[in-house]
Parts: sequence; structure tokens; C-alpha cells
Amino acid sequence: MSAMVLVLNCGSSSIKYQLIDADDGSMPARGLAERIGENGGHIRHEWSGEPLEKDVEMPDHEAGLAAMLDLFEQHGPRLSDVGIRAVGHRVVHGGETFAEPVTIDDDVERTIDELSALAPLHNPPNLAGITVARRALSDLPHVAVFDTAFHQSLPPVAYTYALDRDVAAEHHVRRYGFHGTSVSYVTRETARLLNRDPARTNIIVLHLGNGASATAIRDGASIDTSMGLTPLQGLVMGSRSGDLDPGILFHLRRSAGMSVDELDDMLNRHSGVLGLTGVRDMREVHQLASDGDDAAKLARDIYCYRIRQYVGAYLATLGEVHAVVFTGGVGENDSWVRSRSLAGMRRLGIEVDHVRNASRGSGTRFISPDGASTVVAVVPTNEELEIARQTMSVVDGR
Ligand SMILES: Nc1ncnc2c1ncn2[C@@H]1O[C@H](COP(=O)(O)OP(=O)(O)O)[C@@H](O)[C@H]1O
Ligand SMILES: CC(=O)OP(=O)(O)O
Ligand SMILES: [Mg+2]
Repeated sequence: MSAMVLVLNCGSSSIKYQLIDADDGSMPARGLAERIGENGGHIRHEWSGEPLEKDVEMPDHEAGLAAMLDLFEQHGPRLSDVGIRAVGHRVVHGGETFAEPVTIDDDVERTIDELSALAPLHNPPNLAGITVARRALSDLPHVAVFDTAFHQSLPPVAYTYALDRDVAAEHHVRRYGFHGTSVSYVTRETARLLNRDPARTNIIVLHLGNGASATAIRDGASIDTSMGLTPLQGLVMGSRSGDLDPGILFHLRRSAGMSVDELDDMLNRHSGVLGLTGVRDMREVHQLASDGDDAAKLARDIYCYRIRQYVGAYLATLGEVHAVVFTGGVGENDSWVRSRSLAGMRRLGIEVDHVRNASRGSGTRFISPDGASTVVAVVPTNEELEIARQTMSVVDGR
């Protein structure tokens, strides 16, 4: 029987979708609907041959999903023809409730809704996608796969903030961690690359995309990670600040009169690389830097400095590290960031070979010298395949 899954990743103004075979990773179709709820809606639908580009106004996620299903019906592949088995949904926050993927029913939807307070940017659009997809594709099982699930193995010493414990307990304040679906995939791929049993492998995974995180893996399980209660903590990101002194918030509240919503918006949407430079894409930052822009040079140095500090922290946490792995759009493509982040760590067993690092491969590859005590590698992530696999594991009970 086929293992074909429709994977949906619904963001606040976009729907990313892939039709993907959980068994062999083949991907007959994929696409991206953008500018949902704004003017100038657009869908790019890729199936055999030239990608199809279409302008279509999508006032909400329901309209976005309807437009997507229309493209499948009109241009193919028709979902009824490909033997699709299930729909897999990316859900960012699963709180403490979900340590595993689950089949979605009304109760699960309600719980995801309740968790929106902990991930106001991510869970509401995830949920909107689920609600409309369950209605439109009502004869298929729908499975939620959570970014937080893989990090449920964190020990209390890593997930507990040093706050009033009663307040923290009442409001579920703890570190949850995100990007777990990606990190889980990359962990398994890395163990395979090293020819090691994942359950005996220690890895530092650097997922550097729009959001960015570092995770310490001991014996195949996540034991610490840089994102926290929300995906705002940790590394410097495209538009998020990452770590800062919480006192800054009180200072800006009192001195600049900024409201909580304004602070939230600034830290999540106008900080990080964007706040420092005016552009969010690392390629544009490099362009500015090579044109002599000092703010861009400083921003990329800060970006790499934060990564290196987390690598140092997780070396200390893990004691022994078999691999440091880069993934995500920046991690997979940006040799400058990789080399700058790990420069001067030879005495800690970490070294980047500059020829290997600079070579323009696109697949999984070592970038450390032969015989290095800690391997440095680039391992492209595939969150959609991981979501498809986890979805099928729920559907088939396998
Ligand atoms: N060739 C490249 N060099 C440097 N950075 C890149 C390159 N390609 C993509 N990126 C970065 O990757 C980011 C997107 O990462 P990705 O993991 O695809 O994002 P998402 O979190 O949306 O899945 C872009 O914003 C850009 O900064
Ligand atoms: C949780 C998170 O940060 O996701 P993304 O990188 O897709 O924004
Ligand atoms: Mg991402």
C-alpha cells in the first residue's frame, strides 16, 4: 500500500505543502501559497515540468487551502489518483501534552488552541490549517507532528527557569524547545553518516534557517536546546533577537513607553539580523558587508559569536561530542558562517577544513579534516519527510 502523505506547514500568511512518499522520500508535488490574508496572493505549484505560478486572492487559510486543492484538481496530480493515505500537519507548540505525533480529533484541536498562548505566532495559523483541511479532506486521517515533541527528553535541570516555582507551574513556564522534527531527522542521518548507533551518538545540531537553534544530543536524545518557552530564545535569527537581558524589556516599557505587544513585535519581527542591518536574508547581509557596510559586518559577527558560545556550552554539557552538524537554509549553504562560527576551536577537537567547507556540494558532507576527533558535517534537513514518516507511523501503527 502507498505511504503517500500530504504535508502541510501553515504559517501566519503562507501554506507550504508537499505530497511526499514516507517510504522512499519521493515528492511528486509541492508548493507554496503566499500572502494569505493580504493583497497580492500568489501560489507556486510544482509538479512534473515547469512550476505553475498563479495570482489568487486568499482572504484566509480556508481560501488558501481551497486554492491549493483546486490546483491539485486542475493541474495534477489529482489527490484521488495518487493513493494519498493521510495529511500530516506541522504544529509548532505541543506543550507538555504531546511527546509524540497524534491523530487529530476535536480534543486535540482544542488542546492545540489552548497552547496558542505559548506560541502566538505559530499555533494559530497551524490550527487554522488543521481546521480547514479536516473539513476539506474529511475522509483522510489527519496527524499533528509537533516541533516540541523531540525535546520532551530534556531533563529538569535544562528545562527549568530559575523563577518563582509556583508562578512557573501555574503558567506552564519552562523550556520546551523547537525545530525538534528537523533535529530528529538530522540526528538519525548524522548517526548513519558516522556509521554509529544513534543511541550511542552525541551531536550538537545547529539548525540555522529563518528561526535558528542549537541542540545538544546525548545518546540520540535531546538534552538541551537553545529555544525556550517560545521560539524567541537562543541564537540570533532572521528577525528574532534570541537571548537578551530580560531587564531590557522593563527598561523599554518604562523609558520608551512601549506596550507589551510592541515589545513582542519588535523582538520577534524587527530584531535579529533584520534589526541590526535592515535585511533579513544572510545572502543580503554578505552582499552589504562586501560593499563595506559596517552594520552588516558586525551583524554577521554577532550571529556567529552566539553560535560559537552555544557550541562551547554544549561541549561542556555533553563532555564528548562525535559531531557538530549544520542544517537549515543558512547552515546548509553558508560556508562563511560555518567557518567563522567554529574558528579557533582546534584544541577543543573541532576544526573546519576550508577546501571541503567551500566546495559547493548540496548533500550530506563532512567539512572537518580526516581523522578529526569531532566530525563537522553539513546534513540537509527534510522536515517534510520526517513529518510524513511520523504521520505514517501513527496511521499504520508502525
Ligand atoms: N545560499 C545561501 N547563503 C546564505 N544563506 C542562505 C542561502 N540560501 C538560503 N539562505 C538563508 O536561509 C534562510 C531560510 O532558511 P530555511 O531553513 O529555508 O527557512 P525556514 O525556516 O523558512 O524553513 C534565508 O532567509 C536565508 O537567510
Ligand atoms: C519554531 C521556529 O522557529 O520555526 P521556523 O524556523 O520555521 O520559524
Ligand atoms: Mg524552518
